[in-house]
Amino acid sequence: MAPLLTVEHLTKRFGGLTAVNDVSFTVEEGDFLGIIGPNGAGKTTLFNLITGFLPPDAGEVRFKDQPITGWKAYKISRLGMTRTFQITKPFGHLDVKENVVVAALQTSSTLREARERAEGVLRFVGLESYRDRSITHLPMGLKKKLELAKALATRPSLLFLDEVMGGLASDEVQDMMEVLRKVRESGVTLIMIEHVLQAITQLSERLLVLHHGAKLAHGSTREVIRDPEVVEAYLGEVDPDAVH
Ligand SMILES: Nc1ncnc2c1ncn2[C@@H]1O[C@H](COP(=O)(O)OP(=O)(O)OP(=O)(O)O)[C@@H](O)[C@H]1O
Repeated sequence: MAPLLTVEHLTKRFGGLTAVNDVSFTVEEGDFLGIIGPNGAGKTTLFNLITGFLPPDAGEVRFKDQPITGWKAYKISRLGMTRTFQITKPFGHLDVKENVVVAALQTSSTLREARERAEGVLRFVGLESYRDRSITHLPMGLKKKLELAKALATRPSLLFLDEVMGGLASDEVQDMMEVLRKVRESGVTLIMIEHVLQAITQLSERLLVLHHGAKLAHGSTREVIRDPEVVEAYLGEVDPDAVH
């Protein structure tokens, strides 16, 4: 069977800077892939290229055995690939539940279906008691959960997470990790950019390391975090026992 996602020779230049340089990898259904690398390594740009938020200069993306290179994000989302954003972008004038309903509407045929789905997702991520709250003063941990809830409301089969742990306190990181384990158990394939190494090494079985836009390493988490080039470029000291 073909992989769920195939990325081949993906490249993006911004003027003289090659932000993503000839990156290829595949993801099988059920995988949990972590993407790590120093600031500016090209991780978010790679997400943008795959999920339709930026067109690549070269390379191809196939999802569910269909070429989707250059497709718009909304069309890709309807096919079952969704992403979260590093900087959360909720609608400030809508409450928590309404934000999730709007996201669910992208892939629902009726408002009723979108509302029901939103209720289910809010329960799933543990936001049901905040459903009627204004999002303006939500703490960061809940904003990140809302971002996740919005993505889940589109019913993705492949979900891209861009630093969902960023800015969270350690108890919030634990909480988010539990939710992500549940997402995974529900059958969603996950690709996650994260600087919180303890979280990403515990959750992901495989890691892709980007450095200066290019693939520095790709393999099992255990192997990659021991790779001397990866340690040199990014990791420094990581406790090898604290991994998946
Ligand atoms: N729209 C843009 N125009 C010009 N340069 C850009 C643009 N987007 C990203 N870049 C540059 O491309 C490079 C890769 O950026 P990107 O945000 O993908 O890195 P990253 O690995 O996600 O970084 P971080 O870990 O800090 O989020 C950086 O040098 C960045 O300044």
